[in-house]
This record gives sequence, structure tokens and C-alpha cells, in this order.
Amino acid sequence: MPAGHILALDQGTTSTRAILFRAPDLVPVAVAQQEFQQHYPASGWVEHEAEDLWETSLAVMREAMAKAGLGPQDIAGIGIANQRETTLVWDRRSGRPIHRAIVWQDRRTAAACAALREAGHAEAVAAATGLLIDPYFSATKVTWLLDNVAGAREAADRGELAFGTVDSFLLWRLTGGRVHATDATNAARTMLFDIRVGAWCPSMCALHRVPMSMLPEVRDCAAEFGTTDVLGGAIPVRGIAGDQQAATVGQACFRPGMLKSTYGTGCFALLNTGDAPVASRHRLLTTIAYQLAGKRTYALEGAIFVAGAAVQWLRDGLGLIKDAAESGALAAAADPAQRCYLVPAFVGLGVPHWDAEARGAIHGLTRATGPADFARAALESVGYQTRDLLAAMQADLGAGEGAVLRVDGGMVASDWTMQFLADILGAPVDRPVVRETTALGAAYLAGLQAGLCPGPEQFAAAWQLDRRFTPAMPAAERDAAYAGWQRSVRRTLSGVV
Ligand SMILES: Nc1ncnc2c1ncn2[C@@H]1O[C@H](COP(=O)(O)OP(=O)(O)O)[C@@H](O)[C@H]1O
Ligand SMILES: O=P(O)(O)OC[C@H](O)CO
Repeated sequence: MPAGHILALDQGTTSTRAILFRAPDLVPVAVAQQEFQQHYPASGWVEHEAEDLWETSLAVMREAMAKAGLGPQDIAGIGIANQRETTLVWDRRSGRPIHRAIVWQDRRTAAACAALREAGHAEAVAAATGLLIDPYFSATKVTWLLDNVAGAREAADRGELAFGTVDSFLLWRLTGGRVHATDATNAARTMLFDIRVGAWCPSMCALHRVPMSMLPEVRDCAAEFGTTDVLGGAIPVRGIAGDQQAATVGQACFRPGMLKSTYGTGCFALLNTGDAPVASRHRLLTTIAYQLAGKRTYALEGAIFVAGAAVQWLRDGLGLIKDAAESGALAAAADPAQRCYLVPAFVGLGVPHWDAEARGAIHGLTRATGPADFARAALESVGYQTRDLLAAMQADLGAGEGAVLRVDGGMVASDWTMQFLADILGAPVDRPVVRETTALGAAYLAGLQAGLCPGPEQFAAAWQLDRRFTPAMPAAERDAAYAGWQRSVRRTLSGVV
């Protein structure tokens, strides 16, 4: 196989990373990362400045190339993985967004979603898109922009505006406005895409009043997406996937029944269900895991909005730690005889509750409760929420029981959290050597398209275990702890849904 390098761009919720991989074995050779500002203009609202997304992307790609001493001629392709659902609308002529990006966590369209549910649209939405009606997805965010930015709807009707998720916006900028495209996994998160046929859905667009002229063209995850000149010479963009789907590829979950869970700001578990979409009876999402050579592979997904974000809250909100890495040691110092439960519904609850109005709560406080108990409750909440969604997967498919969970993302650096996760699941948790599986997956897609990387089976054979966490908690303790969590969640639900 020919040699070369692949540049992966991972545009996440809190930071943008670029990793240069040597092909075909995809060994990382240089990394660059930049955080950017989060904007919270109102309660439950979360926005990103589009220029921050673009400028940090450009800066980290340039920095990674400089660190590795590589030029555009050394790079066979760019692979993009991105925070999903986050919504941008821009003017096709100027390339300028009409508003800040509305982030996936943003809840401003909760009332609009409730109205759609009350009007009886849930079944049609689920059948076509695999999704539940929730502010999480892009469609109601686009509608909000068209209805709330002066002149936007008229401009959209005249065909002057373009909609895209973050991949699509970055691709537009990378190609100097020549390519308005996305991939099937990102399209699947908009609530405007029919995942059964792999095309934009006219009835969903009509329901959300989104003109179809705004939509990007949808391609495979490994495809020719155009060429960029912004890095000092021509480099083709050859891979795109939503970050969770890229992680599924990076974890080599290519066979039905394989399962990965990524712990970043939120937590997202995807279970490969093969070549037919499986409708969930337990409020999971049905989504596209990847599309290669025109063939879609589907997944069931459990989405949790707050995982690492609970650790950020310990650090930035409560000031209990200076660095996320301190959270494990602090949690380990908690009194094992008492147990607090943090239900981190800071932006509502996702799977399986889908309660946009719920807000966070902590239960079980006593006079003896201190910082260590808060840290423990925050880290444990991640394990409990994972169990909630794996239980939903088991109930849907009977799959996942005793199955090994492959984990990745920033939070899996915490041994304490991973051990608790194995304990509360009563199942092994496998952490790979390469934890940047999102970037790895994006690089693999671009490498595959470039003809540099081997087929999925050979790529899967190269997956390497760093550490397996095996359950050590007695079953009775596990059941009691989990029952306590379920009680706390019930008390936290808003009663609105
Ligand atoms: N050692 C650690 N222990 C616990 N949490 C951690 C640790 N290191 C990082 N995190 C958490 O992981 C998250 C960052 O993961 P990352 O995959 O970079 O997220 P994202 O892609 O969503 O920006 C942060 O929320 C941070 O608080
Ligand atoms: O940026 P992350 O890693 O928290 O991922 C965000 C998800 O794609 C949202 O659906």
C-alpha cells in the first residue's frame, strides 16, 4: 500500500483538534488542540461563534502540519469528524452566518417540540428519521433561525441561504464556497433526512418549514468532498462523519452487536445493528452508523447530554478541583458508607427520559457530605446513565447483555470512573490504546477513500487494548446503588413530558 499521511479534524463541543496520522497504519504523528468560548445567552441556550469553529479548525490543522514538518504534498486527504446536530445557516454569496451556531445542547425549541408532539407527529418523525422530537436535533433549530432572524425566511425562500451542520459549514469554508455537502451520518441527525432511503425527506422539511433549497448534498462517509487550498496547497477532503459515528468506526465496531461509548462533554453509545434500521421500543435513537459505497449500516444510539460536563461543573461551577484529572482522587476519598446521587440534568435528560424541562438535582445530602462526595456523585452519574441506556438496548434487542463495552473520549482517562462503570454495568469495559478514536475514525474514512488504508476487517484486526476494567462490586451492592439512582431520577423528572 502507498505511504502518506492523513489529516483528521475533530471539531468537538468544547475544543477543536487536529491529528496527523501516518498511513496506512494510522499512527498519530502530531496533535494540536484549541478550546473556544461557549456562549450561554439565556437559560438553556448554548451557542458557538461560527468564526471560532472555523478559525480554531484552521489554526489546529496548520499547527499539526508545522509540528510534523509536513506540507500539503505529504497529505493524501483530510477526514472531518464533528459535533453533531449543531446548526448553522449562512448566506451563500457572502459565506457569512446569519446567527451564531445553535449548539446541540440548546433547549430553546423545547416548546416548539412539545407542540409537534401534541399535534401527533411523533410517529411519522420516528418512522422517517429514527429520532424522537427533541430540541437536540437540527430541524427545530433551523426553524427557529428562519423565524427569529430578521429577513431570514424571505432570504431562504429566495434560495439565498444555506443550512449545514458543522462539517458542512467547515467544508464550505475549506472549499471557498464551492462545495455544499455533508455525509449520511450528519444528515441523519437533522430530523429532515429519511434514514430508510438515504435522502432528504420532503414531508419532514414541510413539517418544519425548511425550504429544501437550503440543504446540502449528501454523500458517503468516505467520498470526494472537494479540495481545499487553505493549507498552502491543494488537499482533498475525503472523509466526513459525525463524531460519534467516527468513533464507532475508530473503535472498529463493524459487526452487528458491537458497541462503543464515548465520554466527552456528553456520552454517546452506539450499537451496530447491521444493514436494516431497528426501531426502538425504549426511546433509543435509530441512526446511521456509517455509509460506505452507497451502503448504509445502522445503529441504535443512547445519548446522554452530560458526562464530562459534570466534571467541568465540579471544576468551573463549584471550584472543587482545578483540573479534571483531580476528580478521580477526590472521589476516591469519599465516605463509602454514604452515597449521594447527582442527576446532572443541566440541559434536560436524554435517553431514555427525553425530558427537556428537567433540571439537575442532588439527593442524599447529610451534614457529613463534602467535596469528595460531590466528586464521587458526579463521576458515578456517568456510570448510572450508561447503565440506563444499555438497559434500553438490552430491552430492545436482547443485545449488549454481558457484551464488552469499548470506551473512548477524554473522560476515559479516569481509571476511577472506568472501574465504577464496569462495576455498575456488571460487564467488562475495554479501553483502547488509541483513545482519540473519533479522529482515528475520520482518518480511516479519508485513508480508505485515498486507497491508503486497508478494508474494515484488516483495520479491525489492528485494534489494540490498553486496559480491561472488570466488575468487582458485589451484585447486591450494584443492585442497591442502581435502585437508588433510579429513585433519584424519578424525583428529578419535570412531569412535563
Ligand atoms: N482525568 C479525567 N477525569 C475525569 N474527566 C475528565 C478527565 N480528563 C478529561 N475529562 C473530561 O472529559 C471531557 C473532555 O473530553 P473530550 O473528549 O475532549 O470532549 P469533547 O470532544 O466533548 O470536547 C471534559 O468534559 C473533561 O471534564
Ligand atoms: O463534541 P462531543 O464529543 O461532546 O460530541 C457531541 C455530539 O456529537 C452531540 O450529538
